[in-house]
Amino acid sequence: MANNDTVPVLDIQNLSVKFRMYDKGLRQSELQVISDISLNIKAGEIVAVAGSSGSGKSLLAHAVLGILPKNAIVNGSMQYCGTELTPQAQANLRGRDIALVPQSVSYLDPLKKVGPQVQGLYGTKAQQSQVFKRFELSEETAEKYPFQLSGGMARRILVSTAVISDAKLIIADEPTPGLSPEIAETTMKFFRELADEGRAVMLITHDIDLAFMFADRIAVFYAGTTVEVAPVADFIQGGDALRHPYSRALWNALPQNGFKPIAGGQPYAGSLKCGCPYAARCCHSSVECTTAKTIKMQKVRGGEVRCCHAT
Ligand SMILES: Nc1ncnc2c1ncn2[C@@H]1O[C@H](COP(=O)(O)OP(=O)(O)OP(=O)(O)O)[C@@H](O)[C@H]1O
Ligand code: NI
Repeated sequence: MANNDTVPVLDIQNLSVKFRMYDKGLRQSELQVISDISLNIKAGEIVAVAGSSGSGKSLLAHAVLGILPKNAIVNGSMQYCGTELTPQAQANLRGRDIALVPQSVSYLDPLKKVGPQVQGLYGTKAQQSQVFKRFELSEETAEKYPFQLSGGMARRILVSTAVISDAKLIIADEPTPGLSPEIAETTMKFFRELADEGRAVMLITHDIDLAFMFADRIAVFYAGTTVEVAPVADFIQGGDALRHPYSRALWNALPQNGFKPIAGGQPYAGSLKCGCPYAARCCHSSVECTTAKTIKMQKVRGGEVRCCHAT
C-alpha cells in the first residue's frame, strides 16, 4: 500500500453507523446515528470535531478504533495511511498506531497503578516522568490507583498515555474538561507538538476557543453528520467566511460574539426526516431543504459544506 506524505493518516469516506435495536419481543429496527461522513486528517494536522452533545462525535472515534458495541452496523470506508481499517487491522493498530484519549476517565484500569498504565507497552519510565512534570503531576502519582485520583488528575493520566505512545494517529475525545485553563493549554500544546512532529490529531471538543487556538481545520457535526469542514481561520473570522447557517449560529453563540443562543434543539437520531437536519432551525430553509432525499457535502471556497444554499 502507498504510504507517503500525500496519503492522509486517516481517510474516512461515506461512513455510516446504525444500531440494530430490538423493540418489544423480537421486532428489530435500525437506528442510524452517523450518516455520510467523509473526513481526512493529514500528517501534521489537528482537525477539531465540534458539535453539540449527541451529534455523533464519540461514535465516530469509536468507529475508527473499532470499539463500537456489537449491535453496530458500519458502512463506508476508513483507511489508516492507505490501509483499510478492517476489524483485524483495527485490532492490530489500536493502542500502538492509533491512540485514543477516551471521553470518560472510567477507561482507566481500576486494578493497575497509573504509572505502568501510562507507560503502556512501549513507553519508558523516563518518558513518563517527563510528561508528568509538564502536567504538574508528582512522581508519587505513578504509584496511585485510579480511584485515588481527582477527575482532573485522571484526565491528565489519560492524555499522558496517548502522548507517550508512538501512535501516528491520536484521537482525543474531550481531553480538557475538569482541567484548569493552564493545564488545558499544556494539553493542547502537547497535541500541537505531536502534530508538528508529523502525526495526525483528531480533537473532539466542546471548547471552540481551544480549537481556535490549536486546530488547523474544524469539522462541525450536527445530528450525526458533518455540516461544514473548513480551515480554522474561517471560524475565527465568522460571518460570511463560514458556509453553513449552523456554523454561523455557533459562532454567534460564543461569549465573545454576543452569546446569541440558537432557538430549538438538535433532532434525535430516531426522529430524523429526509432533507437537511438543520432545516427546522434555519432561517434560510426552503422547500428544497426539507424535500431533498440527501444533501451532499460540496466544496465551497476552500472548505466543504452540506447546504442547498451555500455559496
Ligand atoms: N449503543 C448505542 N445504541 C443506541 N444509540 C446510541 C448508542 N451509543 C450512542 N448512541 C446515540 O448516538 C448519538 C451520538 O452519540 P455520541 O456519543 O457519539 O455523541 P457525542 O457527539 O459524542 O456527544 P457528547 O458531546 O455528549 O459526548 C446519541 O444520540 C446517542 O444517544
Ligand atoms: Ni462524546
